[in-house]
Amino acid sequence: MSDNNVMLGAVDLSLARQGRRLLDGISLALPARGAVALIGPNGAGKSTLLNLLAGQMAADHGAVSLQGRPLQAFSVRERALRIGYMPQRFEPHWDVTLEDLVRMRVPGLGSAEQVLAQADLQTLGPRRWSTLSGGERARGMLAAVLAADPPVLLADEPGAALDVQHRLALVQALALRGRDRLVVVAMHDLDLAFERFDRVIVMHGGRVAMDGSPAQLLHQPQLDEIFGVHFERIAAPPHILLRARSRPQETAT
Ligand SMILES: Nc1ncnc2c1ncn2[C@@H]1O[C@H](COP(=O)(O)OP(=O)(O)OP(=O)(O)O)[C@@H](O)[C@H]1O
Repeated sequence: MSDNNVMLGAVDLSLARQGRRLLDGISLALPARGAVALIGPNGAGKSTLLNLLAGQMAADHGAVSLQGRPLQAFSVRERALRIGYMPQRFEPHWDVTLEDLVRMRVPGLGSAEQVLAQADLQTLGPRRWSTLSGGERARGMLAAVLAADPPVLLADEPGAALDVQHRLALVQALALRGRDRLVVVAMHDLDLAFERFDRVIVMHGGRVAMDGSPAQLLHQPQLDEIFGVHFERIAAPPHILLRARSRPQETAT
C-alpha cells in the first residue's frame, strides 16, 4: 500500500512492561476505509495495540502515524476529532448522566436526546453512569462515538457485554461503517469477525501472526495453533463457521 493510502500506520511498535514484551515489532498500514477485526487469544496484545494506535500510551520503540503525520504531532483535541476510541472499560471521572457523557464526547452537538433516540436509548439519557448495566454503557458509548463520526474508530471488545441481538446490531453497524471509514474492532467472536469484516488481523504473543482477508485466513492451520484448539470448519453457506474442539492433552515427556 502506498503511503498516500494509509490512514493509520504503525512502524515497528514495541512496548515492554515489567520485563515482558507486550508488543514486539508491530508494523501495520490501515487504509482510510475498511472494517478490520483484531483477534487473538487473551493477553495477545490487542488492547495494548489499540491503546497505542489511539495515542493513549506511547511505545518504547517505533511510531504511529495518522494521515501521514506522526500521531504525537496532533494536539489531544485534533486527535480526538480524528480517532474515536472505545476502551474495554470506561469510567468517567464523575458520575455523569448518559446525556452529559454524549454532550462531553460530541462537543457542538445539537441534541444528545436525538443521538440517544437513534440508538433506542432515549429512556436512559437522564440516568447516571453508575446505574447503567455493562451493555447499556457500551451501547451509550457507541452512540456517542458514532455521533462524533471520526474518520477512525478503534473499539476494544465493544460487544462483550451485549446480548445477542444488540451484539449483532453493533457488529453490523461497525462493519457497515467500514464502507467509508476505518474501523478496527478487537473481538473474541471469531465467526462474526470472519463473516462481517473485510480484513482480519490475528495477534499472538505481542506480534501480528496473520493478516489478510477472511477467505485467506479461515482455513489456515496456524489459526488452530494460535488459539490452542482444533477448529472444525462447518459449511453454513454462504459462510463457514468455526467450532472449537479441545486438543488432546499433550503427553508430558
Ligand atoms: N501495565 C502492564 N504491566 C504489565 N503487564 C501488562 C500491562 N498491561 C498489559 N499487560 C500484559 O500485556 C499482555 C497483553 O495485554 P492486552 O490487554 O493487550 O491483551 P489482549 O489481547 O487485549 O487480551 P484480552 O483478550 O484478554 O483482552 C497481557 O499479558 C497483560 O497481562
